Amino acid sequence: MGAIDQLILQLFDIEAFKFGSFKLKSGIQSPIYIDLRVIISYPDILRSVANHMNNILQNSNVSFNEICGVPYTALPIASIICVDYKRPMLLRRKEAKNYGTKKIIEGKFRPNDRCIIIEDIVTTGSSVIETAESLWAEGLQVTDAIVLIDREQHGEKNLQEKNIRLHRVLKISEVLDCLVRHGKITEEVSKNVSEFIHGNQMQLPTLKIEIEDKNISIPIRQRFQTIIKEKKSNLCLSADLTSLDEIIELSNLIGKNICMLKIHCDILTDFSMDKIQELKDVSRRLNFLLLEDRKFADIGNTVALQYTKGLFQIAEWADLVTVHVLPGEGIVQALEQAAQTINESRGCLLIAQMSSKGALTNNEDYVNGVIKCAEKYSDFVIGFISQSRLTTSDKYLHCTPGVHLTNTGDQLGQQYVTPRQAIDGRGADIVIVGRAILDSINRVKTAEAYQQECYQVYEELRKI
Ligand SMILES: O=c1ccn([C@@H]2O[C@H](COP(=O)(O)O)[C@@H](O)[C@H]2O)c(=O)[nH]1
Repeated sequence: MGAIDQLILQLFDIEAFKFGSFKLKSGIQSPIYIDLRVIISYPDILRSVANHMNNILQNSNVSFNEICGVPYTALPIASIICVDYKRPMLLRRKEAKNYGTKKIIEGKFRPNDRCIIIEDIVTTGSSVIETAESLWAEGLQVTDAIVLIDREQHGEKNLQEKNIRLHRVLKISEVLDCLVRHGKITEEVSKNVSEFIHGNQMQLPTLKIEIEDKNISIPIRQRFQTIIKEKKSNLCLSADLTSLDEIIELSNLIGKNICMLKIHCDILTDFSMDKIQELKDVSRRLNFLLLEDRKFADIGNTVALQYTKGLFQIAEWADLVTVHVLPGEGIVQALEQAAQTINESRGCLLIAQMSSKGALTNNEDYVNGVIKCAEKYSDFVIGFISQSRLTTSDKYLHCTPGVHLTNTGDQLGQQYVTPRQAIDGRGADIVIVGRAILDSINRVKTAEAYQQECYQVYEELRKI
């Protein structure tokens, strides 16, 4: 008998599979109930389950730093795998603690570590997705989940939509097939369960990332600096396209090369919160920040509404926004306060100098006012949009638009410098590039070339 059949029969013998009529959590009546909690009472079976998952892991060639088990049944399995692989374990609490560290992810890790998820059974995949979202929010990379049983009720597709690959030891159809072959259940019972499974495919509504506790998020400044170093990229793509679908597609291709993606949401013809959530998911998976180049410029009260309400609900998805200090510091105060209602770390870039010809921002008094404002709100202001180095402090990232390797400007006042001139001559940390990449014949190759050029110059000068 094959090892898989043996495992299925062992699980049947310890009554992990029950056939009859069972009311599920959803209220639906099901002809099968799978209760894998029983395996903790059978050490040999627990060991065998972990071995099968180890095999799947080995064959999948997934590399990982940590393993996160989904409470409760998968925790003992994950513990065994951690010991076998000598890798640390993480654990996602069901509830964030409301005392002490208020952590939701327990265990030690570094931002950008790769983590796999271990789960006992997948129906819709929602537990795996919730776990992944908490891990993503901590800056971890999660792309794969290993499960013992897939109930084949759309879980694999739901996970795929979140860019998580499902690796399973057993499919429910294989379990039924084996139990029939070994005379444990009748053909009729198997058919009945199969029909139930096919008739109960459960597509998940697009889930919003919800993080229970603001304190768990890594501060945005730290996340940004980590991304730049780890990805060896100080390139921000300015995706000035009018289709969000196209931006999502492009960011899937170019996301690996950039530290930040900048958009203008008010030029999009197909904006929706579902789509922007999709873009946010790509940014989490490929590890870049999202900058909404909104260039806020009104009184504090209005700006707070523009930031959090309306069609775009910018604060929900943009890690960073751009802000003019023209109306006075109240604008930054208002945005910072509004950001505190969001369960993720947020920040802003103050527009100190512009790249366009004749910009009225570019005078000394104005720029000094901007720097003063940054100092006052330095928890929220993480840098500047600038054309020169404004302060010697490493606290602020200088982000420079108006960069092109071959053009010197456009017909409407935009002025370009090369990446080297931006970084060396003007002290840029982050280079913002738009049409030089967007209008090129091969956007991916061009983005790679800009990434290399920008980071090489940056490394040379700043000795990262
Ligand atoms: O001073 C500024 C501030 C912002 N921008 C924005 O950057 C991009 C540049 O696009 P290119 O295609 O590289 O010219 C664009 O979104 C501007 O709104 C800037 O150019 N200058």
